[in-house]
Amino acid sequence: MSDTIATIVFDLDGTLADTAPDLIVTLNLILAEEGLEQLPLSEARDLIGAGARALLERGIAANGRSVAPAHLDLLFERFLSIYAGRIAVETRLFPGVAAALERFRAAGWRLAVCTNKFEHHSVMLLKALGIAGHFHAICGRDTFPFSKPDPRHLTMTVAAAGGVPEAALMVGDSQTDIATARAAGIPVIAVPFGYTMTPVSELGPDIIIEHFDALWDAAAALYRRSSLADS
Ligand SMILES: O=C(O)COP(=O)(O)O
Ligand SMILES: [Mg+2]
Repeated sequence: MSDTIATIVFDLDGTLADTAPDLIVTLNLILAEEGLEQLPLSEARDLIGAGARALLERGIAANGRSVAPAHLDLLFERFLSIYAGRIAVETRLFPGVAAALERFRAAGWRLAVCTNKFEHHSVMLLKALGIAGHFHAICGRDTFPFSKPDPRHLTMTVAAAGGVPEAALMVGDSQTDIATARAAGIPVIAVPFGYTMTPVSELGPDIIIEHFDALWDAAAALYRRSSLADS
């Protein structure tokens, strides 16, 4: 394993970038059009993590309402087109992300994104944030026939980046990411500043980092641990 190329896979929303402001403005525009109450950002941010359709459903449920599947389809199309037009208006990288990605790249790691956003939105956003070029693979919910928490979304992302699961790590912010990594047998580092209804400290990741400056040491420690277990 020591001569295998190491791969590090990142979740996007709530992990690499604080996307909540643009996602929740979009959600609130739709809720307003439907005559529903808008949700404050602080309350709505933790509804993110299972894709835009789930976000819409959860936003409507927070109003004590449900929506017929056919109407949800329409609202979802509308959500996607509004969001595409404001994908990086207020969205910012979390502190230290760009420097951390550069460090892993320079050290020869393969980098990938595994997100429940659509692939074209993910590429559009990562380009707007100036970091798309770092990744060997950017895999969204529609890249494969499977999406998180199905572990194949993660293992196929690792393969698309040219890596192998035995020499891979995942970095994420939610229960979905941690469950996906566990099911794939891939060690997982969690960030506590993303979007999750349950604090990541209660979800059993291998390591929690408070800032991206701590990612290098956390990844090196986990990678060494799994290499030793393998050898
Ligand atoms: O858009 C979402 O709801 C989830 O996206 P993520 O998988 O990058 O957190
Ligand atoms: Mg996330």
